[in-house]
Amino acid sequence: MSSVFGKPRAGSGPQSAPLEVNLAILGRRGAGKSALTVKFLTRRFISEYDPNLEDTYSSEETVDHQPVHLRVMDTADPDTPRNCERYLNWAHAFLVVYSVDSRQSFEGSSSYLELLALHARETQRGFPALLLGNKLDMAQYRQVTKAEGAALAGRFGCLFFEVSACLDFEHVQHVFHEAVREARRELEKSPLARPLFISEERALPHQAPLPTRHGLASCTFNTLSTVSLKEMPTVAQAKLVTVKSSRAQSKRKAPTLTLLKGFKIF
Ligand SMILES: Nc1nc2c(ncn2[C@@H]2O[C@H](COP(=O)(O)OP(=O)(O)OP(=O)(O)O)[C@@H](O)[C@H]2O)c(=O)[nH]1
Repeated sequence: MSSVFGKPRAGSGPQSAPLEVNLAILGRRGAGKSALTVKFLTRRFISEYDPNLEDTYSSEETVDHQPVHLRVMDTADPDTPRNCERYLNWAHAFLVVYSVDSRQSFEGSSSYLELLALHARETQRGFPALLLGNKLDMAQYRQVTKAEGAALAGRFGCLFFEVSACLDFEHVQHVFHEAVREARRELEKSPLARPLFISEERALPHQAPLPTRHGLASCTFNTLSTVSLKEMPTVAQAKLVTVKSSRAQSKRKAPTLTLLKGFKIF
């Protein structure tokens, strides 16, 4: 289907050079962003994460026979989007996650989609997004129907999936690969677009404040021409990623959870 905030275009054939794709995972606390990210990267479901940890991971993928160097930013906004430029000006595509058993997280996902739509208007660029209703395994406690999820996705013209971080890996992988396809379509339209890393946040006269409803007032946008930009930091290789879990610590003695996987982190 379409990219969300830009018009779609048919993908090209396989290429030998890896495609670089940055993907940001957005959503309210507890929606399952970390669980989905870790499931995709390790095929494992790990139940407890530090809600304040924000990490960017890197994985070599093959999507439609094309090698893809995929970076995934598992964001950790506090209660509402904050300092959004760190992902808005970095990502080629977004996964917006809510939990099907939480109406509050669904409303939060709507806020993120509005944020992306506003940013797309500000920058005149397409920002593919996919809406994910997570925790499908908890469907008996649903607060959000599938139809509501589909309707919200339809309002923003984005793809919609219901998933579960603790069920089958293939479905989660399919969703991440769909995000790569959406990003690839957008990159083909603007081949010169490069990922940028925003080094600082500063007040600028033309900044457009977000609507105050949905609690987005703290987020402001800078256009690419007016902020301090740096190249992405060098990616470091890592064989072991340790996820400290304060919630886990409170529940059990093990102080850390360890993800064994040969992927890279910044
Ligand atoms: N049953 C079920 N639980 C899930 C699923 N995904 C995540 N969880 C649980 O939901 C809780 C929150 O998951 P996280 O992955 O930490 O959510 P998050 O969106 O990263 O939240 P923050 O880290 O607070 O930003 C954890 O206890 C997870 O184990 C799922 O698909 N099914």
